[in-house]
Amino acid sequence: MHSGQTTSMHMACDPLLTRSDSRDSRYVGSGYTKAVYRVRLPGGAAVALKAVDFSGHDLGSCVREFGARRGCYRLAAHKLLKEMVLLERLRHPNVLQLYGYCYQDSEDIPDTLTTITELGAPVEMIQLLQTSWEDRFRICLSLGRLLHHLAHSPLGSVTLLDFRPRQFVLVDGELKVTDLDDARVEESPCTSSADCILEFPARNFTLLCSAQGWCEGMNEKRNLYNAYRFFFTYLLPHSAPPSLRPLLDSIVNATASLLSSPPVIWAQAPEEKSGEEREPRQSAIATLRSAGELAWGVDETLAQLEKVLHLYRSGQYLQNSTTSGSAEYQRLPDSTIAQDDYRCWPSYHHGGCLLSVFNLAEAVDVCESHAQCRAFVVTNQTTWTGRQLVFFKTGWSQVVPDPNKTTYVRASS
Ligand SMILES: Nc1ncnc2c1ncn2[C@@H]1O[C@H](COP(=O)(O)OP(=O)(O)OP(=O)(O)O)[C@@H](O)[C@H]1O
Repeated sequence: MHSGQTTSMHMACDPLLTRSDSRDSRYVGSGYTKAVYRVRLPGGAAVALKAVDFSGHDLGSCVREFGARRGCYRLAAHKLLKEMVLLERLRHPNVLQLYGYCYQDSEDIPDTLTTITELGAPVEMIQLLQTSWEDRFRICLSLGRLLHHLAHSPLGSVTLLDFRPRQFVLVDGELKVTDLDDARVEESPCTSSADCILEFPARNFTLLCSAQGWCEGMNEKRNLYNAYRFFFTYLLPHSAPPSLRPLLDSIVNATASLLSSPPVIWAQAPEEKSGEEREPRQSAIATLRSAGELAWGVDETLAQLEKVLHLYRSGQYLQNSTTSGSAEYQRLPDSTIAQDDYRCWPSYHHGGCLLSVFNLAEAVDVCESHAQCRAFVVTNQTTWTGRQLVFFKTGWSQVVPDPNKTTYVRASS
């Protein structure tokens, strides 16, 4: 790949890489300023190419106003350049990885910039609402880790002024920030706390003005409240393991407000979502008006999210909740059940009921809690936390050999 690392000066783009009409180039998305293409490299790996969108809003409105195409390009490219520098300086598992950049002449403009990054998938809130709690928790944990990194970055505390789901992408289930052109490092200057008001559509917060004349923790708290209103409130509590609910509720409450009726907010979320970027609906906003304070900072929020991960991963959340023993299951090693599928929610498989469990006892508990369940098949596949994926079945009419699976059939009722 003819690309530069951000430390080098000036590399020409490989035409095979950046030709938008090339067979392997596909438009992925665009915003006001930039357009993103997916390109498959000769070795098979896919990357994202980001450049100023020549038919985009930013360039178009500037050219209409000033008629200076090259100058307007430079203005827009400044955002891409800023983003590239921040991607490089803020390197972290939850910041999209920058692979390089290159320049090429485009239309009548010389040396237009293209950045080359990891490829992600847009954050689709409707889809996320339909996935397992485990996967939704992963996104919230990713976000917690990202905000912790931004609050303690080498550049100082970084805030994302434009914080909406579309500024993030998913890479193998991890949330990563991609749009950094609206990131800001400086805290707001102040003479009194009256200058330190964090304004949101649903509520405002007043922060302290430090002796040095900066609003204390404003960048961090802005990120945190946005994380709460766009992600945590929708993704964290719903269908979580019951024993983790109090801890999850305390995270949601402390990062922003007390939700008096989370299921109502949940029910409203799908309609919300086609515009993830839109503000929550008015009725949800009304509920949020009773908000508490931003009690926790990013450090405490992340510590609590990591605690949830520990309780979940270690199986401690299962304590006192097992009912196994009420039914006997016969073990059939190296076998699977060919049919007898039923649907459940939220399944990892569309046609059947595929769920993750911590251990055999939890698989038995799940089967006992589903009226249709008469058997289950433990696979050798695991989720990101290391839990095993298990197919739950209505019966065992056709048991077939499979060296990677173990079947359990209900022997008593
Ligand atoms: N690496 C990537 N992989 C996949 N999709 C991406 C990637 N980077 C960005 N996108 C998609 O492309 C869209 C536009 O990118 P980006 O947000 O950087 O442009 P923008 O012009 O700054 O947008 P905005 O107007 O929201 O500020 C994003 O909403 C995102 O869905």
